[in-house]
Order: sequence, then C-alpha cells, then structure tokens
Amino acid sequence: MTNPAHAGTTAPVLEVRDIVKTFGGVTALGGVSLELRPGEVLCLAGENGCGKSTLIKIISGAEKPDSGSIIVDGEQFTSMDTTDALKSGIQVIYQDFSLFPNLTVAENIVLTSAVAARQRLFNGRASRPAAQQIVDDLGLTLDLDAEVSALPVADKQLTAICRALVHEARVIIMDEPTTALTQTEVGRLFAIVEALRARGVAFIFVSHKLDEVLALSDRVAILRSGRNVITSPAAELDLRTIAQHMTGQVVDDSRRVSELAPEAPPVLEVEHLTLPGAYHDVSFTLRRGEILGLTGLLGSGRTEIAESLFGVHPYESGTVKVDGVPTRLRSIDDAIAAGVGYVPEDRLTQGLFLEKSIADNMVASSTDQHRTRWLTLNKRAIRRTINSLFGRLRIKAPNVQAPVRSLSGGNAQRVVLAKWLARRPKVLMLNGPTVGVDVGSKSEILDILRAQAAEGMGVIVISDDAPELVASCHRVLVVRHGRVVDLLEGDEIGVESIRKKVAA
Ligand SMILES: Nc1ncnc2c1ncn2[C@@H]1O[C@H](COP(=O)(O)OP(=O)(O)OP(=O)(O)O)[C@@H](O)[C@H]1O
Repeated sequence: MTNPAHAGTTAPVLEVRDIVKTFGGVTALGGVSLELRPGEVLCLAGENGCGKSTLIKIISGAEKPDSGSIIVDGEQFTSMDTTDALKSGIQVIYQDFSLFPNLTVAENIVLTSAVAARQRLFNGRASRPAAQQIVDDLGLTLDLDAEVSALPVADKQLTAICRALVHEARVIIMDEPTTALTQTEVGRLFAIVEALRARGVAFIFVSHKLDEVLALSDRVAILRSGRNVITSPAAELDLRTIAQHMTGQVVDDSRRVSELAPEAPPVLEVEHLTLPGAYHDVSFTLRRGEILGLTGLLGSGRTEIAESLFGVHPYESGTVKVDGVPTRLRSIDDAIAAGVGYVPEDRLTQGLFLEKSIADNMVASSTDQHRTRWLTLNKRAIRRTINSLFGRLRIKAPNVQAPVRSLSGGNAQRVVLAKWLARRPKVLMLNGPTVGVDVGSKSEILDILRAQAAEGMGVIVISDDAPELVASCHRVLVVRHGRVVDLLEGDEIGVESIRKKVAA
C-alpha cells in the first residue's frame, strides 16, 4: 500500500550509505545503503545471518560501523551513539520490547525519554499525563497503571510503541513485530502503523513473516550476505520472487509428504489427556514416520499439550504410550528417558549455552547417544554428528567452534534444532520450528524433518503457519479452547482450510 502523500516526493528522513561492519573475520555488512522517506514503511528482508540486526544496531547507535555514514534529516553521522539516535527520533522496538516488567505502563512509556533527557530523579506519578496523552491520541485502551509484567504480549508491544512516540519518533524500527501476535492483534498493530505513517512517521519492519509485512510495506529491501540485492516497490514483488532474491535460488514450498507404510506402528498414543484450565480430553495417535501438525490460535492450548507431553506441566489425567509402552510423563527427565524431545518456542532463553561453541551446544544433551560399547565417549561419532548437522542445517558461522553468542538469531535456532536431532528421539515435538527463520532455511528445515520422519521418527509440528503445515504434515490436529476440534487429512489439508478451521 503506497502512501502518495510521502512516497518519492519528500527528502529522506534517514539515509544509510555504504555501511561496512566486520566482526573478527566475518563481514556482517559489506557496504549496505538504504533510504527511507517520511511516512514510508520499508520491509528489510534477508536470510538468517545476512546482516539485518547488525544494520539496525548501527542505525540505532548500539554498534559502530567500520565505515560508511548515516544521514538523518540531512545531518551526517559517521557513527551514532544511542543518545544521538534517540535525539534524532530513531527508535527500535526489539522482539523482547526492552520494557521494565516491574514498572507500570505509564512509567515505561515515559522512562526512556527521562533517561535521554538525563533527568536524575524519575517521578513515576508525573509520567501519567504524558503517557495518557499518547494513549488517547492513538485511541488505545491500555491500562496505564497496570504493571507491565502482567500484560499480554500485544499490550506490551503497544506500550513499547507509545514509548517510542513520547520521544517524537520519526523512524520506528520493529524487529519481528508480528511473531507473538494473533491475527486480530496483527490487524490492530497495522492500523496503528497506518495512523502513524499518515502523520509522517516512517517504519522499518524486519520480519520473516513476509506475507504479513508485504501487505503493509511500500518497499522491500533485500540483503544477502551483507549486501543489497534489490530494493523494490512491494507491489512489484511476490513471495516467490522475494525468496529467490534472498537465497539466490528457487525455493520449493510445495506439499511433499511421503506415503506412510500401512503397517507403520504408533510411536505415541495419547488418550483423554486433561490438564484443567489448559486442555481437556485430548486424544490422538502419532505413527512412526509421521509428521503431525498441531495448530490453533495462540492460547488455544496447543503449546500446553506439547509441554505436558514433555513433562514441563504434567497432565492431570489420561494415558500416554510411547512405542506401545504405557509411560507416565511427570517430568522432563521422564520424557527424555521415554524418547520424547521438545524444541520450545522461546529457543534463545531455553537451552543454549551462549558462551559455549556451536559444537559443544549441539552435543550437550546427547552424550549418552555417543558412547562406545565400552561406555567411553565416541569422539569420532560425535565429530561426525556435529559436522553432519552443521552442514545439513547450513549454520552460518566460520566453523563449529564459534561461540553461539556470535550467531544471528536464526542461526542460534538451528543450533537448538541440531541439539535435539543429535539425540535422535523417538518423538520430536517442535514449537514454531521456523519462526524467525528465513524462507530458504524454512524449506531446508522442513526437508530435515521429512528426512528424520523417513528414518522412523514421529514428528509433531506445533505451528500457526498454515503453509508450513501444508508443506510438511501428513495430518493436522486443530485445537480450540483446549479441545481437539478437527483432524484434517490428505486433500483436506490446505492453507485456506487450516486458516478457516483455526479461526472458526
Ligand atoms: N557480535 C558478533 N560477533 C561475531 N559475529 C557476529 C556478531 N554479531 C553478528 N555477527 C555475524 O554477523 C552476521 C550477520 O548477523 P546478523 O545478526 O546481523 O544477521 P540477521 O540478518 O539479523 O540474522 P537473523 O535473521 O538470523 O536474525 C552473521 O554471520 C553473524 O554471525
């Protein structure tokens, strides 16, 4: 959707010229340029590790470039610090929103501007009128006195947007803004973005959910390996073309599920599983070699079901059999011992040792699977597993010894996936396996799951990404208000049918 009032006619509010940034031997940005006009929405897209976050950090003063310049309203900076960026009206809303959980909404909205103005004493009460004005101005219903820790994710995001506006933001950069939102909340966010751009606020969206951001963006800038590939009006691009520019190759997102052997035995049998307040009377069977989708809106109970099967929040009643053996999953240890694995949604905070190497992280929880028959560590097998997973998951890093902390978000996610694959569980559940992962890698990750299933693993993909479910799942369970309400099979599985069932 273009904004004729602003597009192309006015001077840029932000220009980035020939930015170069290296980390040790890695070139994160090899001379990137961009420009952004008032009221414009630019989507910044590219594969994991192509340099998006590094560019954002440089624009917001969190990192210094090796060379290049940033021009805000005609004023040139060779590098900015965070205060320069704030004063120039550049605001970044990261995925975690960087809010203070124990402060109220009003205090959070006003706090950064107080810090930027170097106020020594912050008066929380005095913050209320300024916060109220912004909230009213946007027509939001946000409880200013609520403590941020108690807010749903969408309201936290709105708080972060209001905070950006206190400081007269002229450019708001949003990192994966729609990841944790329901469709209704995405609609509400986009309406706010539309209202703000009409007032001349410009946006950069960094997102892997391209279909969503395409609907809102004027232009799309694509980076590949730290360089500009193309910047083009959104109306002239479709998802397939974007994927091609991002990866440099044709991406296959078609439905590809193998024929299940008629005699494939069940690997997981769940009957009448109930956890009051979360889900009720859930029954299903997963067969060896099968990829089963578990879908539903955020809050439908889909995650809680998986977490119970992994022993995180044990179920209260019902029965579970793994490989035909009745199993009580009271703890994570029980689940792991039974051969059940779970790749959680919030991967970065769960289960990675950031200071340790990729290799160490990959095999951290699979030493038992890598022993010789004399029970000593089988170093050769470990090396083989590490090198094979490093290659198959195309982890972008100089080598397997690089610390996980130095990886881009999407690449760190692959390490978590590698860690679980190294264990070779009987049942692997993955929550949002490709959230935050670029289109090319998404298709590769689905290929890897297909290959694991073909070797006999039972795979459960918990996801609200309909195309991903269609591409990979033999059957799809739909969960609503804590109950399984539908089971889609064969030809019934399509993007529209899944979306309809989920929203019904
Ligand atoms: N602090 C750092 N030390 C070493 N290398 C780094 C550091 N920060 C980024 N890199 C490297 O720079 C490259 C670009 O990373 P960046 O985080 O900007 O990618 P990205 O496009 O945001 O990826 P994603 O979509 O996965 O978040 C990657 O190869 C990454 O490993």
